Amino acid sequence: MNTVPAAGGFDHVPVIDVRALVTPSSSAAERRAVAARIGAACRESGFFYVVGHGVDAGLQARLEELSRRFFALPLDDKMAIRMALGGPAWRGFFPVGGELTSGRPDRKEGLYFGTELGPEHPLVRAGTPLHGPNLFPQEPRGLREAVLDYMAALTRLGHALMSGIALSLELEEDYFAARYTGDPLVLFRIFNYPPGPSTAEDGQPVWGVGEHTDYGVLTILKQDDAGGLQVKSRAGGEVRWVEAPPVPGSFVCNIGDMLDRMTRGVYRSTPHRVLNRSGRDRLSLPFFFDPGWTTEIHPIDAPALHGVSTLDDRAERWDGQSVHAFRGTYGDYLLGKVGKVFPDLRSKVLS
Ligand SMILES: O=C(O)CCC(=O)C(=O)O
Ligand SMILES: [Fe+2]
Repeated sequence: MNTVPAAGGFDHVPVIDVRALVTPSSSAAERRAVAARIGAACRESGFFYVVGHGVDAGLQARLEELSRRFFALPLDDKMAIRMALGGPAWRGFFPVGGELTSGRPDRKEGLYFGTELGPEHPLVRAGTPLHGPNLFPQEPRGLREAVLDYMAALTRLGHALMSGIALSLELEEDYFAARYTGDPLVLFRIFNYPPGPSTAEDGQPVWGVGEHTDYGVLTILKQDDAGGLQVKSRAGGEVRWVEAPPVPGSFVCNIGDMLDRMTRGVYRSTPHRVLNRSGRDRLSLPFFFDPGWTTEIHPIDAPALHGVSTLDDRAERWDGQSVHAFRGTYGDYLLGKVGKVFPDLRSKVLS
C-alpha cells in the first residue's frame, strides 16, 4: 500500500486560468487540462489563484467600495447590527478583537453573511444554527444588493471549481454536487484589518488572523492590494511562510478540512495566517463554499486515491486535532469550531 508522501515544501502559489470550467461550450479536454492544474496545486500546497473566473469586475469594485464605506462608519453605527443581534443565524458585525484564533484576539473587524433564508425555510424553522436572515446595515445604501449579487456569483463559481476538483480526482464532474454541495452551506465574510504595531506588549506577534485552516471544502478569497496573507509550507521539519501577494483580477482559493478528510490528506487543508504590514487598512472578502449542513462526510472511493492511507497529522496541526478522526455531518464539525472563535456568542448558537 502506498502512503501519502511526506509533505514537500512549496515556494509560491500558482495562478490558474479557469475559463474552461466556467464556459459551458468548452471541450472535455480543455476542462480536464484545467482540472489537472488544480489537482496538482491541491496536492502540493492546497492553495491556488484563479483568473478567467468570469465574476463581474464592476460588481467586485462596487462591493469593495461599499465595504470600505461601512467600516469607516462610527463604531456605534456598526454595532447597530452586531452579531449578538443575529442570534443563532450567526450574522452581523463584530468589532476589532471580537474574534479569536487559538484563544488570541485577531486584529480585524468584520461582517458575517450567509445564504439569505426566510423564517419559512425548514432549517430556519427547526432553529438550525448558522441558517437564517442576514443583518444588513442601513448605511451605506446598496450594500445589501451588492452582497447578495456577489454571493450568487461566487456560488456559481464554487460549483464550477468543485466540478474541476472532481475531474482532477477522476470522478464524475457532479460528484460533489450530487453528494455534498448541491445545496451548499455558504458563509461569506467581509474583513477589515486595521494597521498597527506587529508586536503586542507581551512580545507576541499581533496577527490579523492567527494560523488556522478553513473548515469546509473550498474557500474563494478576494483580497485588496495591501498583501499580508501567508501560507505554511513545510519541507521535512522546516516551516516556511510563503506570501500569497495580491494578483490583480484573481481570487485566492484554498482547500478546507472536509476535502482533506475526503481525500485522506492528499488534498491539503493548509494552514495560513494574515499579518497586515501595509500601514493602512486591508480589506479581504473570504467566501466559504462548503458541504450542506446535514451531509455526512466520508473518505472518497476515487481511483486516484486508491492505495492511499490516511496521514495522521495531528501533531503538526494548529488545533492539535486530526480531521481524519472526524465522523459526522458538516454541521457537527462546524459547530465544534465556531464556539471557539466567538466564546461570548457560543451559548446563543449552541442553545
Ligand atoms: O483575510 C484573509 O486574507 C484570509 C482570511 C482567512 O483566512 C479566513 O477568513 O479564513
Ligand atoms: Fe482561512
